[in-house]
Amino acid sequence: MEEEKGLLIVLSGPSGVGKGTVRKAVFSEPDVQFAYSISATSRPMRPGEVDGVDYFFKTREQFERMIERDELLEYTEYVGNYYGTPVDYVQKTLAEGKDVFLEIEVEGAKQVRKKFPEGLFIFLIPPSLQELESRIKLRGTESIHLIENRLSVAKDELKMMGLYDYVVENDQVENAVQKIKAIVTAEHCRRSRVENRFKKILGVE
Ligand SMILES: Nc1nc2c(ncn2[C@@H]2O[C@H](COP(=O)(O)OP(=O)(O)O)[C@@H](O)[C@H]2O)c(=O)[nH]1
Ligand SMILES: Nc1ncnc2c1ncn2[C@@H]1O[C@H](COP(=O)(O)OP(=O)(O)O)[C@@H](O)[C@H]1O
Repeated sequence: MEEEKGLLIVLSGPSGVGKGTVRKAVFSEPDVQFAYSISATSRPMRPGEVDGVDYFFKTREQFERMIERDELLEYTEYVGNYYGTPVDYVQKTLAEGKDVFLEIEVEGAKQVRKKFPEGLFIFLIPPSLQELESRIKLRGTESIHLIENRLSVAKDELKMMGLYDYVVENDQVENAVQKIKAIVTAEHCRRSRVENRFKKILGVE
């Protein structure tokens, strides 16, 4: 019998849309059983962050060694720092039958789509461009010049929406969380129905 495999769930979307915020809210739900894939990054640790919990913090040299050794499912350079998904954890956890959740930017998600076309790709969108701009400003980490740059990058990123299986509007964090949970549940049902149908047709269990 074929081994049961978990679902690879990829949450992505433009910079500042609220990916990190929504992901944290998903994982604070008591009934959520997804395994979170902790990314590696070369960006400096922020106050309050913990190595091995928020990220695996690496030097640029260490990160480049991970790239050379093919230890990453995907990686990208974002605002001057590397970010990537360690492949071992993802493969091992999916093989155990658990769902794995990635929260990554759009370039990385594109790479994952090529390697894992059977993954579940969810794109988070803002209620409007004005709201996206105000969220980027609210974060307060960028200068005016950088904010304009971020916004124009975000507009390009929004065009990638068509590559995803589902689009979720992040109007209220709680709404986005409930929609994501409902999508995953529905996807599990759909996949097991399809699988059972073919097993019946082929006479295999
Ligand atoms: N491609 C890719 N992007 C990642 C990964 N981990 C985090 N990101 C994205 O990197 C961006 C920057 O993250 P971070 O430095 O934590 O800052 P934030 O902008 O405050 O969320 C966010 O868009 C994350 O979704 C990863 O493993 N791969
Ligand atoms: N639904 C929402 N309504 C209002 N503000 C939000 C919402 N989701 C996220 N934010 C705020 O928008 C800013 C960007 O969110 P963040 O999670 O850092 O985005 P991303 O990870 O996509 O770059 C943060 O200040 C966050 O508190």
